[in-house]
Amino acid sequence: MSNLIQTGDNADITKERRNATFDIHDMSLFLYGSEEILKRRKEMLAFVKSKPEFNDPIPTEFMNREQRVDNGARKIVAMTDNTDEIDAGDFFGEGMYFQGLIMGRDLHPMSLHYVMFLPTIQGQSDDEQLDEWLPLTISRSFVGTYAQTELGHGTNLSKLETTATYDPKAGEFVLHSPSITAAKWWPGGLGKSANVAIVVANLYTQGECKGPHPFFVQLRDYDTHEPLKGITVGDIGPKLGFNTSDNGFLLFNNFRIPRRNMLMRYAKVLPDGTYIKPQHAKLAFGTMVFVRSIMIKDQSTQLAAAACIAKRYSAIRRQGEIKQGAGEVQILDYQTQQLRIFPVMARAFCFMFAAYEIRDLYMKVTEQLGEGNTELLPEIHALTSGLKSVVSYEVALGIEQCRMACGGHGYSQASAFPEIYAYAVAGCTYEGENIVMLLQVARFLMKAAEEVMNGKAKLADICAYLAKRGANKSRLRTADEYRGDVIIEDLEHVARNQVFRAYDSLKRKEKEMPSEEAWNKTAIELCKASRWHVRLYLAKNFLHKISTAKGAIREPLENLARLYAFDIITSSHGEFLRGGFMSEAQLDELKGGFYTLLERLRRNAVAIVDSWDFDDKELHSILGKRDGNVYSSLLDWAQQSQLNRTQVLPTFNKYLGPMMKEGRSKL
Ligand SMILES: CCCCCCCC/C=C\CCCCCCCCC/C=C/C(=O)SCCNC(=O)CCNC(=O)[C@H](O)C(C)(C)COP(=O)(O)OP(=O)(O)OC[C@H]1O[C@@H](n2cnc3c(N)ncnc32)[C@H](O)[C@@H]1OP(=O)(O)O
Ligand SMILES: Cc1cc2nc3c(=O)[nH]c(=O)nc-3n(C[C@H](O)[C@H](O)[C@H](O)COP(=O)(O)OP(=O)(O)OC[C@H]3O[C@@H](n4cnc5c(N)ncnc54)[C@H](O)[C@@H]3O)c2cc1C
Repeated sequence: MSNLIQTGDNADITKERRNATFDIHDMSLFLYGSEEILKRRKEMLAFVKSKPEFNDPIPTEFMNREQRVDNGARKIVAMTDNTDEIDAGDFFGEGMYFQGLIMGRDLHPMSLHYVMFLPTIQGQSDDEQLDEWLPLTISRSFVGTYAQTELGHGTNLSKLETTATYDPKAGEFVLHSPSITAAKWWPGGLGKSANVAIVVANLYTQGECKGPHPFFVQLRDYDTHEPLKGITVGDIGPKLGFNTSDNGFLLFNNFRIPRRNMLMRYAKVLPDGTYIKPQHAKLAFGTMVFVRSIMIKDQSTQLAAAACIAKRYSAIRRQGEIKQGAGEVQILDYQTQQLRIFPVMARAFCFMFAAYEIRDLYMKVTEQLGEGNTELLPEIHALTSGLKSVVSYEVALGIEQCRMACGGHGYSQASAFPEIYAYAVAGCTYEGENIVMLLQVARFLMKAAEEVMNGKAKLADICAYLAKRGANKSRLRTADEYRGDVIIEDLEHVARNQVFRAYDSLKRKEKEMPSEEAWNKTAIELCKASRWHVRLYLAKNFLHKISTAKGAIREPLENLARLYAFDIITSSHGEFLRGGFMSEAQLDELKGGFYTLLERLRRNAVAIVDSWDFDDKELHSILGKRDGNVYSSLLDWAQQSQLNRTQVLPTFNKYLGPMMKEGRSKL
């Protein structure tokens, strides 16, 4: 704990750190997994701080878009000049941390090169293609992106309009955008930075459409960077966030590429046009599964950052009195403030622990795919789709809650909340719109429910609860005893009920109308089932993980995990009251337990967020500064505003001055 306390720190934040009941190093160790990882974080941070080229000339929030794009391009080249400093193969760990330290929370001109282009080359090319393209990708001989979404279609991939028609005479594919709505729209870095792309287009060969497939396409001349003939490309304009990235549009006019530019690890087109289908129809969607899986860690980090800022600020902010005349209190002492922030922190821990599980599952699936085994593909697709949806949504709400909890200063860009929110909320949309992805989970759940109904019940582990009988009354007696398995049983009960309610409703409707229509008319219940399924997974994983903690960190971790569960139950209590599963008295007991957990977590509030090991450089927030000296820093920060460069702005002479003069002259 003491390592975070320094002379000159705000007295209130120092008191918080002195009062903590555990050593933050132990908590960081539990959170990140090993001493080696913590050591590497320190080394990477020291390296980044030692390099002036990673600094921003002025805070990025004071830059206009051109300056940001320029600054982003400069820094990403500097960053990738130094990848020897990290284990670049450890994308999930070192890669993400290193990038966050240097690039901050805006995407940059090469984001898609690393996040999707490289993984697609690695995952979808055959050996010969890999030998050709991988070294060029890693050596940054070109800048790539992933161009799938179109103006008219993003979600429904089968209706993508871009065509790749095989011409066996020339041994080439002809890429074409038959309409305006066929324009690729959104791909990061496509507008101005990328000169190559993985283009996802509907493949036509021997007169038949074979569905969306990935192609390697050169877009610009390697020397002049001018678009090639047959290519129209540009930037799509400013967005809510991601403004360092030139997300772009792209149209093809009968643009030809060699046959071997189709990525052929799974599906293939032979020289005569014969199509060889992949072992599993959705193998070509593998990169999306990869990104959905790494998003969970990224999103939980953003949520933890928001909670860290809100808690540190709430520790130094004094406003109002609890006891009259006793002096203004730290706003962190208000129960309502704790309600706003503590559950957010609990969620960040929960999501991070899930992120580790997903990383491990993803690695297992990749290994299996290497051996030609696609057995786990439906499971990982459902799990990553569900987690991506629930986590990104909860993260966006949580960040906004933290912002509001910081009053007026939360609205300033000095807080970093606008930046964190704009960055994180995009995750609700990209890599599959959240509702659509919840419906994918529902497909998986409905199949599982069907198996249970048919008595086959050879279910994936994550669905095993669907086949359990379960009690029809909660075992909850006192809030203090409400832990581990008892909580899980109750969440299982609600999730199972919702899955079967949706299933029954679907089956009833299927008797009255075509199944697609029945599906649409049950979609709200289906999404609800998916959410409960994911919440259950998250809670189970969280409770299991904290049960392995030892020593002084165990108690605050248990408090966090139970707060997470109590929060879910109390905020959707109707589901638990249904059919008398819980009584009103039980719910009141839980509510009381929830308030007690807030009180218990109060003492360690700051230490818990300190354990996330955010450096000020990474947090990039005046409100969240480690030393708690917020007010003087806010004044310093504001002085960097462009508007403060001169005492009198041109607006005075042009508009306001003459107006006031005229006003005075009329008196
Ligand atoms: C050295 C340097 C280091 C650098 C380090 C960098 C560090 C990086 C740091 C941080 C990274 C954090 C992340 C931030 C990145 C931000 C980047 C954002 C970029 C965004 C990119 C994009 O958005 S790309 C475009 C994404 N688009 C989508 O996701 C489209 C969504 N649509 C779909 O996925 C599908 O079309 C949909 C699933 C909706 C439906 O598919 P469809 O073909 O129509 O199939 P359907 O009939 O519904 O189902 C048939 C059957 O198939 C199953 N299925 C569907 N998809 C999959 C799949 N992927 N895998 C397995 N199975 C699948 C489906 O469930 C059905 O199954 P059954 O029910 O029939 O059994
Ligand atoms: C910041 C950002 C970066 C991006 N980067 C890239 C990139 O690099 N490359 C790339 O190719 N794409 C990229 N995208 C595009 C992104 O993948 C799509 O926007 C996303 O997949 C959603 O698709 P859509 O825009 O077509 O939404 P739509 O599908 O049109 O969604 C609109 C609404 O319709 C609903 N809806 C649609 N279909 C159904 C259904 N079947 N059932 C029920 N409801 C439905 C949705 O739930 C939503 O409410 C990016 C997007 C953003 C915001």
